[in-house]
Amino acid sequence: MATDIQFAPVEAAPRPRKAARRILTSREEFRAAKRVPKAKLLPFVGVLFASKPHPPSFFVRMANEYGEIVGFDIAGKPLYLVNHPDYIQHVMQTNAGNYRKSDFYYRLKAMFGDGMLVTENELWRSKRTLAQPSFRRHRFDHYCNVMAECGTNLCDVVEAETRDGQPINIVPKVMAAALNVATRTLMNCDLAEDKDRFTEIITTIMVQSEKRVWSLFELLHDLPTKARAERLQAIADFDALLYKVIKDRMEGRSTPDPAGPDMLQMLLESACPVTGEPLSLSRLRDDFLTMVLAGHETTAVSIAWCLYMLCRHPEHMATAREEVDRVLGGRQPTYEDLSELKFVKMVAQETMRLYPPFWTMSRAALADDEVRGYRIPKGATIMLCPYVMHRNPEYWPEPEKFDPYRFTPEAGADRPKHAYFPFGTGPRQCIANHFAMFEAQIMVAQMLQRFDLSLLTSKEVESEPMISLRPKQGIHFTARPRL
Ligand code: HEM
Repeated sequence: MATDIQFAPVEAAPRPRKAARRILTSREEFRAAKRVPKAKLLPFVGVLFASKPHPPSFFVRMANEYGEIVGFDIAGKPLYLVNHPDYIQHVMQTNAGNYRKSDFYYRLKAMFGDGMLVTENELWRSKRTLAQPSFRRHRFDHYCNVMAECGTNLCDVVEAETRDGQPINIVPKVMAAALNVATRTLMNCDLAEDKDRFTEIITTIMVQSEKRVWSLFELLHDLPTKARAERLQAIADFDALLYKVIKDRMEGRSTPDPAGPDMLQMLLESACPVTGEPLSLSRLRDDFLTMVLAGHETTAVSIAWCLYMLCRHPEHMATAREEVDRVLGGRQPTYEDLSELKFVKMVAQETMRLYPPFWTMSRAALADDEVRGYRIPKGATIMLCPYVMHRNPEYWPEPEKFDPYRFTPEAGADRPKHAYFPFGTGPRQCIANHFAMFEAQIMVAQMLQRFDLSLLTSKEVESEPMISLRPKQGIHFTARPRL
């Protein structure tokens, strides 16, 4: 039974009302703690220049050089990169009340508005409380069927476009499939007609969000440039599409999901726990924009990286395929099959270790704190970086080696839980961690069921740290239908 599924390294979604309280450090404790060692770089902007062209790799080098914590000066403010599971647990879970999302997230508000990802306190709690029922067990039979239907469409597209031996870049195809899963499960609507425009809009928003997040002078992005005009147009177009979906439902031109109320219906029937008023149109817009953006791109890149890693490792491809054939016997996967697709899940976990879609997260300290004997002053930004932690050789021997067997229960038994956190942890952990893992298992299984895949080139695909960790040049392969 799929209910037996244990996502060993990732904890169950937290109950919002158990959000962490702030644990205060005394003045004496703070003074007695050590200062964080500083990286030897130019002050103010040094880290921005030194981290080019690939910030994730730069931060791995820094962690290897300096150890469990290292400080940078970013525009005159302290930024600490941490590389020990205790910090992850402390900042994101045990003492999460002393940390808010860092200013990097607030920069996303220009695009995301007040979505769940970037809000705090009561507003965040009310959003999480209202959204949580959409990710409970009883919805998953239906969600998995939708995922499998979208996966079948994905395979049909791949088959049609590779018919004459033509290669295909799988990334935009999986993006479209994952977008369809998100809009169908959350809002019971199929954006097939607007798909291409939607994908274009999302790319513009993501590219510009990334530039804004990492920019030294954020306000430069609000100068009247061509990029700003494109961004505003993309947001306006996205809003128009979303408002249409919401209004159609409000005015009875579309129907709720017959398999049970979808998130749109649940939110339309809810009152805000803080004000007691029905949710406003702009609040619904922020919530759905966040869900769709946070939800589809991350999952899509994971699926694309999984297929890439399997193509590069024929021995693991053979094991995964044997499992898929044995468990599914040629039929579409369902929720009940997921607990049997164990190796496919281990492949997805190992892929998210090496290519965590949210390659970094960050928090700002609200008050002075002390962790593992180091001072964390009020206002400091802590960088919690799965890309770095997932390559810490203390927990992941031969870190660059792709080895799904790291995720057998025995292999993971002695590993600290917070050495692996692709979905974050604590009260702000991804609300859809199980949803995303199921989608990856289902679509990867379907692609293996239908095709023999071969990469077009043996050259390694580089990762590109956008908001999610995308494959820079795409992932191109040929797909021969299996007999
Ligand atoms: C492989 C796929 C995914 C990965 C790796 C991922 C990762 C994450 C991470 C790391 C966070 C926490 C960010 C932080 O603490 O700063 C997060 C939050 C969130 N994710 Fe996901 N996510 C994925 C898929 C999804 C999907 C499919 C949805 C929606 C359908 C979704 C919706 C959200 C939302 C709404 C939040 C904010 C939660 C909160 O602040 O309470 N994610 N995700």
